[in-house]
Amino acid sequence: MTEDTIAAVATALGEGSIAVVRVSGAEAIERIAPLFKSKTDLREADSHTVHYGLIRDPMDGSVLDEVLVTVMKGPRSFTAEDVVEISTHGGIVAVQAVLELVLRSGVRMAEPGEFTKRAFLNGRIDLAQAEAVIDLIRSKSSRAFQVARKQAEGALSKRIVPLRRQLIELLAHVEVNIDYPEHDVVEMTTASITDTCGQVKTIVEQLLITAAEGKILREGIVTAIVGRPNAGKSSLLNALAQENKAIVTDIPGTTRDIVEESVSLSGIPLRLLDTAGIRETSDVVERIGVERSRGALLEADLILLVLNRNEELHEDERKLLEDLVDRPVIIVLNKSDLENRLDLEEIEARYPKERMVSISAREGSGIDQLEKAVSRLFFGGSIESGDLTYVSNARHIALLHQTVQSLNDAIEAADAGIPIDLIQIDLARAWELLGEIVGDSVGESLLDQIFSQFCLGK
Ligand SMILES: Nc1nc2c(c(=O)[nH]1)N(C=O)[C@@H](CNc1ccc(C(=O)N[C@@H](CCC(=O)O)C(=O)O)cc1)CN2
Ligand SMILES: Nc1nc2c(ncn2[C@@H]2O[C@H](COP(=O)(O)OP(=O)(O)OP(=O)(O)O)[C@@H](O)[C@H]2O)c(=O)[nH]1
Ligand SMILES: [Mg+2]
Repeated sequence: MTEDTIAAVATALGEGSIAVVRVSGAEAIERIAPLFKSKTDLREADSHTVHYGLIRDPMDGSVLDEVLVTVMKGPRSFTAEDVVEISTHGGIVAVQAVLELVLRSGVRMAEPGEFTKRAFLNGRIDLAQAEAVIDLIRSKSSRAFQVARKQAEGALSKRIVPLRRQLIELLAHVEVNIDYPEHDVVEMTTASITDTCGQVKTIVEQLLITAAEGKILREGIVTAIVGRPNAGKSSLLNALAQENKAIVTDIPGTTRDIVEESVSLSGIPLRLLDTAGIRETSDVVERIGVERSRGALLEADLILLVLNRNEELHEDERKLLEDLVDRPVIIVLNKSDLENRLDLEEIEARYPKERMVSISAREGSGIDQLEKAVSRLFFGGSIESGDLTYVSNARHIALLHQTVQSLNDAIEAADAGIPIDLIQIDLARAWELLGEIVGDSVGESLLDQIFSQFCLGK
């Protein structure tokens, strides 16, 4: 147990109806009790009870606020330590005054993420669960929230722990064989190395398959809207965002800088980038805009290539269709409310029909078809179904890739007849790498780095 007692404002700073000062640590109750004037003495309160009263400065007797105080006793609390929460009036004045008084009573200001870090250090949750708490707060769609909730409950850890157990059992076996080498037993051990490593690898690889979707759910699909000037890119952004975010005019070259907007398309979060229309231009500003469009194209997970159905295919568009053929592109045939002058044959020769969608950005028609095309491309069309265990954290993904590498090294070494005491190193490494996901064998500096990403008071 960490010995000192910490405090921070747990709610968002700003105008609100209630704000909360959270205090955690062995001295939480005894430090707050003298500040709280109430019918019950906090020192005698039962765990998980709420008490009405006043926060009063014991130095001069002045009343800071009328509050509700909650007591939760460790180890059955969020941090697994004694926790006292003071609910003050909203806004920043009352809560800051109460926090200052608490800090003057021998309680230390918490660092960002320190409450969750204590929950981890005190063994209530593991590191993957603690990291999921950040994801919960940051999630941008209900689906991302559900995935983070599942991980906060320990879904990923449940997959990792049995794999580590398998590896440690194998390691124990290898250890015995190193100490008591008998030829046929060593041979059997080599066979079980390939066997177990193969099994563990299969599961790790299955987890890695979920990584692409997991990343999307967490961060959103980076979606570049590209096309010729006046094709209707900004109109499409506005239609998807359901607000007039980007400027739309009939002047080609209206959009110059990239306009960004996050939207949720049937549960899939998209980070839309509206870009300058791509064309040859002598205008200096527009040219920089076109460069940025090309940059956005490179980093995009999804490209919406907007074509004007009302015009024949332009040379610049033909070039784009050619360049983008191996990328995740959806061809958006816009202005379907106008006369159709675009010959689709040339496009259909390169792109399958399910990658083409007719819309009218101005009238808002065809957007549902576009949604379907996106979910087909990214989730095989079934984002709502399936299990919610995704590996979405970059740190976890990197560790799983390294684990596969170590397992491959072990398998190759075993196949090549390399002595088992050397293979043991790869096995131990795989075991350690998986351990880093759940927070076994992680250093102080990594923990600091992870928890410093949290908000203050979490
Ligand atoms: N006021 C308040 N609301 C909050 C939080 C909080 O810390 N304070 N939370 C902060 O994120 C979330 C809830 N998370 C929590 C997680 C565990 C425990 C807890 O006391 N766990 C005990 C079980 C207690 C029991 O079973 O009665 C335990 O695990 O031992 C409390 C809150 C969301 N809402
Ligand atoms: N009839 C019709 N007009 C549209 C449609 N979508 C866009 N427009 C019109 O086309 C013109 C250009 O639209 P924008 O959305 O500004 O086009 P853009 O691709 O962003 O153009 P740049 O920013 O110049 O590259 C505007 O006058 C829009 O009102 C549509 O579906 N139907
Ligand atoms: Mg535009």
